[in-house]
Amino acid sequence: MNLKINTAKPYQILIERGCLRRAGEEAARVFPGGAKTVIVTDSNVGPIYAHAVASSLEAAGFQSSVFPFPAGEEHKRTTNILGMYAAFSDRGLTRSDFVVALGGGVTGDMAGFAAATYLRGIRFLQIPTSLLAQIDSSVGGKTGVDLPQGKNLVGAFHQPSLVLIDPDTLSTLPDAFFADGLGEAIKYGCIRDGELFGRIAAGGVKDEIEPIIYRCVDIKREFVERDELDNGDRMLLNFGHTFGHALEKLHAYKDLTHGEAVGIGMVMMSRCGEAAGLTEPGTAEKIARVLSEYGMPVSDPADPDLIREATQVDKKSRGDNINLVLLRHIGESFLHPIPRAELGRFMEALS
Ligand SMILES: NC(=O)c1ccc[n+]([C@@H]2O[C@H](COP(=O)([O-])OP(=O)(O)OC[C@H]3O[C@@H](n4cnc5c(N)ncnc54)[C@H](O)[C@@H]3O)[C@@H](O)[C@H]2O)c1
Ligand SMILES: O=C(O)C(=O)C[C@@H](O)[C@H](O)[C@H](O)COP(=O)(O)O
Ligand SMILES: [Zn+2]
Repeated sequence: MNLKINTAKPYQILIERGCLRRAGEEAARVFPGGAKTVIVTDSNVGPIYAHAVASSLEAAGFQSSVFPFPAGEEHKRTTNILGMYAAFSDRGLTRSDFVVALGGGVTGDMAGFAAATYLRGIRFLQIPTSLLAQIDSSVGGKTGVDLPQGKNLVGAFHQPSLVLIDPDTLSTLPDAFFADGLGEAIKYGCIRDGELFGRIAAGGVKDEIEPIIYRCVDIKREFVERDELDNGDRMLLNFGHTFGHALEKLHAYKDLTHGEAVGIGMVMMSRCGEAAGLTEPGTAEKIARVLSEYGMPVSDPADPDLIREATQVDKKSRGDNINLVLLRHIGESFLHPIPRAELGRFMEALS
């Protein structure tokens, strides 16, 4: 399956079993001229897949080398970006060369950010290997790192030149991270497609994951094409993230993964929406039920006041207002701007 995304610089997204092993051939179409590349990957994914990707790139005439970093959200930080810059420089990357992001969303966000800023911007290829990265983070060009002050606070919009989604890589993904990725897939159902939500709620998605990957990517394509720089409709992709990102920060980016945090955030936001009479009653419960079916948490003991304080840095804020993402019902979402000063009252349903 092939999708084209019409951003300012359009690119292809290929969803095909085995395409990771053809990375060289695919890259040759997009980066003609035998460029050099550095494959950025983490300490879990590198040992499984870097050799196959490097061999394929070499066979297609690219000079490649691997830059590994320690796996985990707690390593999505500026120090690792400095390591990437050093590797790019040591290996002589120029503006006609490119970076490969091989791994989950942490790898894609960091390698993408390093590519966006090295030499003021070089091209990059996304090869996402986690479910979350295949359905969400590898597409759309949001790149960046976390700060102690908040999630993804430093970053850049930098679209990849090509995305190669190989569902075969999910065979080595730990089950907990498969469920974690489903957290974002459930989000797509919530904001845009009630049928997709129902399909995931019905269970057994592991054996029919390709159409789910395709549908999520296609929904993301639609929002990103309409609002590449996240000033309007694209903010709907952030459903569950206002409280989710706050929780990740409060957990110091450990113990609670992104998909889990977003899941809890969707339940919390829907509970607030229901209390305000804006969201159909029973919506939060429906979301919680699906998350529980896949073994995902649906609440967090953090103090609501601390959660509210941690939302100060939410990127959907504009001046004194914050844009909340709410559901009317499963399958339909809308932006609800409120003064920041009223967020505490809006969150009363959580106390
Ligand atoms: N840029 C975006 O639009 C966007 C969208 C959603 C999420 N994100 C970001 O993505 C990150 C979460 O992504 P993630 O859940 O992929 O985290 P991750 O990159 O940490 O990957 C999860 C775990 O799975 C391992 N892994 C990945 N693929 C594997 C495979 N095929 N086999 C074995 N192990 C594998 C990784 O090593 C890691 O331990 C967060 O930082 C989040 O902020 C970004
Ligand atoms: O692509 C988007 O836009 C999203 O909001 C997708 C989210 O799933 C993703 O977690 C994104 O990185 C969050 O962006 P942020 O701007 O809130 O940091
Ligand atoms: Zn997300």
